[in-house]
Amino acid sequence: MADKKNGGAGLRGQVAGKTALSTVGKSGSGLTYRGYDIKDLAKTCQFEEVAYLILKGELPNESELSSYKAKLKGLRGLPQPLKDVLERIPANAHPMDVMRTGTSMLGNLEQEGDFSNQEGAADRLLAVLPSIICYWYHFSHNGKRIETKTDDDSVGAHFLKMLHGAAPNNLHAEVMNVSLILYAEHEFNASTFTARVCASTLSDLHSCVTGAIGSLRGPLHGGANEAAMDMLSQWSSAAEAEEGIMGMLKRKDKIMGFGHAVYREADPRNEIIKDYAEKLAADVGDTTLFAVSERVDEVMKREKDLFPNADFYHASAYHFMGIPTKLFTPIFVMSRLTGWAAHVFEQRADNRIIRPSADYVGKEPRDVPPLSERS
Ligand SMILES: CC(=O)SCCNC(=O)CCNC(=O)[C@H](O)C(C)(C)COP(=O)(O)OP(=O)(O)OC[C@H]1O[C@@H](n2cnc3c(N)ncnc32)[C@H](O)[C@@H]1OP(=O)(O)O
Ligand SMILES: O=C([O-])CC(=O)C(=O)O
Repeated sequence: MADKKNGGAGLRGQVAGKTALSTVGKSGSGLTYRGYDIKDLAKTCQFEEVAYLILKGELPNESELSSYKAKLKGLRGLPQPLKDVLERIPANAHPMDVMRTGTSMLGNLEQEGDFSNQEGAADRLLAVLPSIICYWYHFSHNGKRIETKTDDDSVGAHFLKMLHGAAPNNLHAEVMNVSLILYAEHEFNASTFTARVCASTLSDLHSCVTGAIGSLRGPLHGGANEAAMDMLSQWSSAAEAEEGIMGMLKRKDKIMGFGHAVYREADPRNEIIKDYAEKLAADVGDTTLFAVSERVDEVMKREKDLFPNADFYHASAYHFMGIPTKLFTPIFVMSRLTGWAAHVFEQRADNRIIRPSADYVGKEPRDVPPLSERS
């Protein structure tokens, strides 16, 4: 009989298709994008190079990279009808719902049409998603209509500049760059699988991405970075955090930002973002949040032998850069768009509609009783 980890529930351990995009946990705890180790990509590349690699198949050379960056810069503007829609979404809406609605509205205004337009449609989404969230955020929270056609060099710096109204310092730009690389692609995770199922019906890219955003929103997936921050911010010391976690474990609560469906020993993205969270803590003079996070990490190892996933230290890293907690998961969207779109392209290139079967556990066949005879 299959064990729980690889049993039927959640399709765990079952192969549901092929991909040339990434490997997850192939060598214990590794992650590669098109054969390149995530650690090397995070150390040496700009996010735009990695986006190009994922979407177009190979790393760009210098001139390809500079044209790609120029292209993305030119695609940051929002059409007026999309601004009108964003202006009608209230401040208390969840920013992931704003991303979902923004993507869907863009699909009405700039239809993908023939699949030969797919790369252009993906580049447009990659360029415009940060604009969508920042335009809505400033309008709904401060009544301000911001300019989204900025000239910043990178997607990460563009986002931080629109959010804070000033260019980020070098450390913040570097952290955003690495964070976007770490979140870009991850094989058949729930949101990507959503996108592929949608693509398998030969639907359009905006529908695939809209559905994927909905799947990423949940706290068991991308929403965990936000949920981890909410949890961590209750505690004002490491000792308090330890007591809190012990209580949660006793109540059998899930601890957000820990565990993984595929990795068994560690999430390779964690050590990279943890180092940056520590640097940022020193930079802002934090004496609480990083220590609280580390204690939670220690207690989870000791009590459950569970490790932090990519989301856990992203919470403190983003917080130290002054990013509001509710914008954490939308940043994940800005990056994962690359993986989703590339999986849609892959699905389309070798498609069969995804339609699994179910074990029926309902009633045996029976007659329909007349309405008057039903109790
Ligand atoms: C970028 C990402 O999307 S990474 C994932 C982000 N999500 C989270 O951080 C949410 C918290 N984590 C979880 O809910 C889970 O670990 C998931 C959803 C990521 C993976 O779920 P599964 O594959 O079902 O987990 P897995 O089979 O490894 O669980 C083994 C045991 O550890 C427990 N466990 C797993 N994660 C946690 C956790 N975070 N807190 C407490 N217990 C946990 C499970 O309940 C299970 O216990 P049981 O055998 O007594 O039922
Ligand atoms: O692979 C998964 O199940 C979740 C994950 O880490 C990701 O999507 O980045």
